[in-house]
Amino acid sequence: MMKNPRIREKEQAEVRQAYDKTGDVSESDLQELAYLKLVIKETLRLHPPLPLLLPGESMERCEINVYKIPAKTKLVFNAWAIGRDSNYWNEAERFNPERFINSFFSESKFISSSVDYKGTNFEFISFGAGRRMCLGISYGMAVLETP
Ligand code: HEM
Repeated sequence: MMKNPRIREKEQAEVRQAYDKTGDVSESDLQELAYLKLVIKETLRLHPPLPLLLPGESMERCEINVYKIPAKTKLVFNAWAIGRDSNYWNEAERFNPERFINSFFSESKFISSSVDYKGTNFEFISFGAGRRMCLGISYGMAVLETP
């Protein structure tokens, strides 16, 4: 955010607009912070707190593209590199929260993009994917969203 004054100021304005009315920070006003959700998503894409997730082990022999992976192989998933893969992300290295704006909604409405971190978009796996993905995703997001 320090490197992106435009984004910082936009976010500050949103937070002030939501909370200046009462002066209190309350959970119920969180839904008004639509831009904050985009900023958090973009931060998780470029800077996943667990960049290599947790190591896994293949249960049985499998093939992924040209790779033949024997059973019981230790596997490391590079979520950091996947989140910056230019095959899946336009201007992958640029911090650009607006990339997640769903084109069906205007920016002032509640925003939700079809690309999310919930484990079904494999280009965005900051919380992992599959049956061992993060259990604390809802709690973690609530903590991040609370200013
Ligand atoms: C922004 C916050 C968080 C991030 C980015 C995050 C990320 C992750 C990642 C990447 C994994 C490994 C998933 C995989 O290897 O596929 C994981 C696992 C896990 N996380 Fe989180 N986590 C966060 C917050 C939390 C919180 C707040 C809790 C608990 C309250 C939590 C509990 C767990 C547990 C129990 C697992 C292991 C799940 C399993 O192995 O079955 N996480 N998390």
